[in-house]
Amino acid sequence: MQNYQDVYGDKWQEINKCFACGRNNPIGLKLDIKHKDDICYTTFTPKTEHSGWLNVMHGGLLSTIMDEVMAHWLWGRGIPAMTVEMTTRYLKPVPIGEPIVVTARLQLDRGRMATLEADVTLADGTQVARAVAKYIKTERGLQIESGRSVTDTEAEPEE
Ligand SMILES: CCCCCCCC(=O)SCCNC(=O)CCNC(=O)[C@H](O)C(C)(C)COP(=O)(O)OP(=O)(O)OC[C@H]1O[C@@H](n2cnc3c(N)ncnc32)[C@H](O)[C@@H]1OP(=O)(O)O
Repeated sequence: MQNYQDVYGDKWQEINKCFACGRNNPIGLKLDIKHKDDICYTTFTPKTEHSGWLNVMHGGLLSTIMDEVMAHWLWGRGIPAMTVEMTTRYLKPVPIGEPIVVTARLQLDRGRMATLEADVTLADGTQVARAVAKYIKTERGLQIESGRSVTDTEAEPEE
């Protein structure tokens, strides 16, 4: 199974400035996302700087992590894709300082569109959030050559 690291090699961590998973983003979350069987998952412990309400993790950050883990499900299987739609349900507040597990799995793979689902649980198994998101597969993915992200909607320059 080829993934983005296979494609980009040693340059991957150098160019990966992703807020969620980039090792080289000084203000990023530096998520370590793992693949196991048909799921993809990560763990994260929110600190005070990740707050929304007092002592509660910011919901937008929770969505960011779910989006990232779902996207990695595809990228890790050699399918470059971008998020086009996401619906999140916040079921219970996530307390600051409590570790969470974020898990993603494939719901539907049809043509250019893949639908994934994610859920977030506390250490005791309580589900605190879930999301469903749609991803469009990009033909070229992200280009390393230009040092910036481009999608396959941008036309190739004329010869
Ligand atoms: C290494 C891991 C990286 C992780 C990254 C984390 C995830 C991210 O943050 S990605 C960044 C956020 N997302 C973006 O920036 C995406 C912005 N959007 C885009 O660039 C474009 O919409 C793009 C490239 C995805 C698709 O554009 P384009 O190729 O023109 O497709 P488009 O014609 O709009 O849509 C293709 C088809 O999908 C359909 N479609 C598009 N969106 C939806 C939707 N939300 N629901 C249903 N259908 C949709 C369209 O109707 C169209 O259908 P048809 O072909 O039948 O007409």
